[in-house]
Amino acid sequence: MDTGQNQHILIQASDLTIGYPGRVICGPISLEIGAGAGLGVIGVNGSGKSTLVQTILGALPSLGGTVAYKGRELNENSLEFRQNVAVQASDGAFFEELTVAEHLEMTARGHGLASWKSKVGRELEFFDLQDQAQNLPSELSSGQRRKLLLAATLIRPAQILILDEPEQRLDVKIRQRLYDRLGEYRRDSVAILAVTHDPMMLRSCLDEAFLMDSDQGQLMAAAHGAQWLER
Ligand SMILES: Nc1ncnc2c1ncn2[C@@H]1O[C@H](COP(=O)(O)OP(=O)(O)OP(=O)(O)O)[C@@H](O)[C@H]1O
Repeated sequence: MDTGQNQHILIQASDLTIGYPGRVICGPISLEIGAGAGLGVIGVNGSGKSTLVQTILGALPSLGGTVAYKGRELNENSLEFRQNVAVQASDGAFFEELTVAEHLEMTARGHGLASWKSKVGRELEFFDLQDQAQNLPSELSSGQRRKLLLAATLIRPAQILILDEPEQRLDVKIRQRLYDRLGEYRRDSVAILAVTHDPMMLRSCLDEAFLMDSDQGQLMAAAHGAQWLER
């Protein structure tokens, strides 16, 4: 899908070198994410997809280059960044004593959503978690835990969604429902940056893929990225 790429730039990575102390993974990488853009990050295991996203988010220090958010050096602790950039939490990022519904309530209220009760209900319904609403994370299946992480990411307002293999452990039906919803987000000018191994995601709701197969990576149409994943 294509919602137009001449958009207002939200995130701009310039000549970014990513890696860990004493170990360069790749770079220099340059890419932009505009309002309503849908960019998938693809590549083989260990190619640096998560490292790239974590570096863009400021969770890992870059080994070179810069990342700007709305034209200024990205500060992951700034209020504007935290209010507008929704990052899917990593597996295990749960409060073991809070129920499914309480996790969603906490996120919704933390972001000041006025009608948080109905929004919690909507996420429970969307992710088919109504019967687990009063369960603790330890009582969920791995797919249900993944749904809770995604529900907690989507319940809050955002200009950019950052997702790391959202397809993991989801059945095909919920994956397609999720991708349809992400397509709607993009039509509302919300940008999506997603690490994925799922060609269906690229075809359903993204328009470009960044392939991590060389130092600088390669930007390509989502359909080509999907073909690369299916090769
Ligand atoms: N904390 C770390 N310190 C040093 N090297 C690391 C660290 N974390 C990851 N790496 C290395 O960085 C490289 C890229 O890892 P990364 O997790 O970004 O890959 P990925 O493309 O997301 O992989 P996957 O598809 O398996 O999730 C790998 O070779 C990995 O071994």
